[in-house]
Amino acid sequence: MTALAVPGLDQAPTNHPRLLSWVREVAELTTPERVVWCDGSDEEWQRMTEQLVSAGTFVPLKQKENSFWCASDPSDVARVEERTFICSIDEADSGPTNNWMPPAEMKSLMTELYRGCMRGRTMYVIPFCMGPLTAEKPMLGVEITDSEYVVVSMKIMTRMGDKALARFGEDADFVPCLHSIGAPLEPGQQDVPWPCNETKYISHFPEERAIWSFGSGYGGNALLGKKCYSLRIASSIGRNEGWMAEHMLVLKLTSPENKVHYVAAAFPSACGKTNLAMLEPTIPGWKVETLGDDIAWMRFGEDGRLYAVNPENGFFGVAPGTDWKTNPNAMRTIAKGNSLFTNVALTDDGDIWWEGMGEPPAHLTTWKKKDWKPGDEELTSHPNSRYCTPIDQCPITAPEWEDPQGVPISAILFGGRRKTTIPLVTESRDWQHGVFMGATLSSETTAAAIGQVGVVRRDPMAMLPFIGYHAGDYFQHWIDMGKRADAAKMPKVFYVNWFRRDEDGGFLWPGFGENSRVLKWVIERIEGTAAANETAIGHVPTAEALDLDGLDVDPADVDKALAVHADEWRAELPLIEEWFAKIGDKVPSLLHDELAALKQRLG
Ligand SMILES: O=C(O)CSc1cccnc1C(=O)O
Ligand SMILES: [Mn+2]
Repeated sequence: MTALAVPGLDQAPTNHPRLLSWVREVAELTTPERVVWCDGSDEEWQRMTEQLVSAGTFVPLKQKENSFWCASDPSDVARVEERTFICSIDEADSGPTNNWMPPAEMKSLMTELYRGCMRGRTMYVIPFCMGPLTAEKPMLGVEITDSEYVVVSMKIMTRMGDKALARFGEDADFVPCLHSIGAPLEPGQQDVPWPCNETKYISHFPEERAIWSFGSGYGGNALLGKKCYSLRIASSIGRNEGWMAEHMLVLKLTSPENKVHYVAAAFPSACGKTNLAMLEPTIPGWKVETLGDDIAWMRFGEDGRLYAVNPENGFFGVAPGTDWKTNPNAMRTIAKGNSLFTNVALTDDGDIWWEGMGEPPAHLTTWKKKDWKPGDEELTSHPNSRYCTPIDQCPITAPEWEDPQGVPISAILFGGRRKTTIPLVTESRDWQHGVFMGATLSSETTAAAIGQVGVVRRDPMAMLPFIGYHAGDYFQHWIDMGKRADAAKMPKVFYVNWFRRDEDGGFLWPGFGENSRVLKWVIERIEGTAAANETAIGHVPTAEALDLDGLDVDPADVDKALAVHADEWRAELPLIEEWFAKIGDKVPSLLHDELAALKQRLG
């Protein structure tokens, strides 16, 4: 093979032989103009953001320091689940909830897509670490990409550059993440602000722990440390090594008596994880601090409890609906600058705006770069538009958020967006019943993924798009984790639903900061001081057991929010049976037992 004299290729700041040979191999395949090894410096950020401004991709914000507005191509706005593949060697290991192709076939197909795809562009090499750099066994990755947007986003979302490379030495294992927007530039060709390719593949090879992504420049399709690495590949590693990679927020809850508990919560995309992670309690004396809003890695500590670490370094939150009322801490975080805003609206005075931010200004530039004035039909911002901002800017980030040991989890909440049936909060009867709750979690779909919105679908542990292997094996892994510990040390499991509505379609529960009342009941259940009704579906608080002091809500609505209607649950049974049938024979028999027991309890 001819030696490739691509500028930068031989300026590698590492002697890691496997890394060097992989980078050379990719450069020879994709034929970039140059190779740049990213160092994660502020100078690099400055250079890259200036380049993105010159390319018309970024608009610097006058009202937020060191922050930028960006609009993607309207065809590239969310995760593309139907183009996302788990290419395990054996199709059975990918399972019925994932797309699969034989790994060799996928690699052959994608190799031809990558051939020459970086012509006229720069190939960036981004060493990164998911989780604290001080971890005894840092979880390392390298993303090769031709997208400057990815480079600057990875600086916020991961620990990247020289500080990550320092943990590589010459033989550390790393997850190779190959990404291209798939838009080669011919000599003299004018680039576009958001280059991408209508052909998209987001492929995972779990046995070799590798990720290949082509054609999309957006979010979870392109920032490969997030969903691809920290959930799909990590969930497969965790299953093999005895830990868990979950789609969960982690928050720290301190009671008026200064008792601290850590809570993890798994809600499907765009169902309020970030708002809960940054909650401002409405009940006096209670305090919430955040450790993360989207991903939790949980391992057993020496004391037998499950400890959670957030592998991310930033928030990539849904913008619409975020404002000073719904999430003041998110607003305070982005107000500090150093943030990227994708597919939101731009104000005339150089700030951002999106739906839910109160009264709009007299004129806006929409995410589609059109003029907009109040009353116009068109949305100013895409429903999956995102802010990307550093965790350490959040005023309520817990000091221990980077502790490599993690924090001990007292409670796991599963939550969905359901108009009916699911009560405000239900405590599971035990770990196994909690796994059943998680495995049968249902929610109305959102804009975080391409497809119809508002359709109720099963979203087990809120991980449906992110399980890196057979869902039945994933359920078994959850059960097995419970068997490895003393039951008293496992987190208690709860099922919450902030979104139940009355017969007129109005919300029965105010949500937002008032959800602190539910967290209080959760903690009191853990401490054995709160009452509950024993129902067919689990322990549900009596309305008296919830602290409603000072809450301006009709008590009848709270009763409706907590109600367990046997007929609605009997209607769920065939849907759960259908869901288990779709997963197939690998559904653990213990979950079938839980379904049978629920059926019996419902009469
Ligand atoms: O990747 C995207 O562009 C949207 S999806 C996403 C982004 C951040 C956090 N979570 C999600 C998700 O879909 O769960
Ligand atoms: Mn998510």
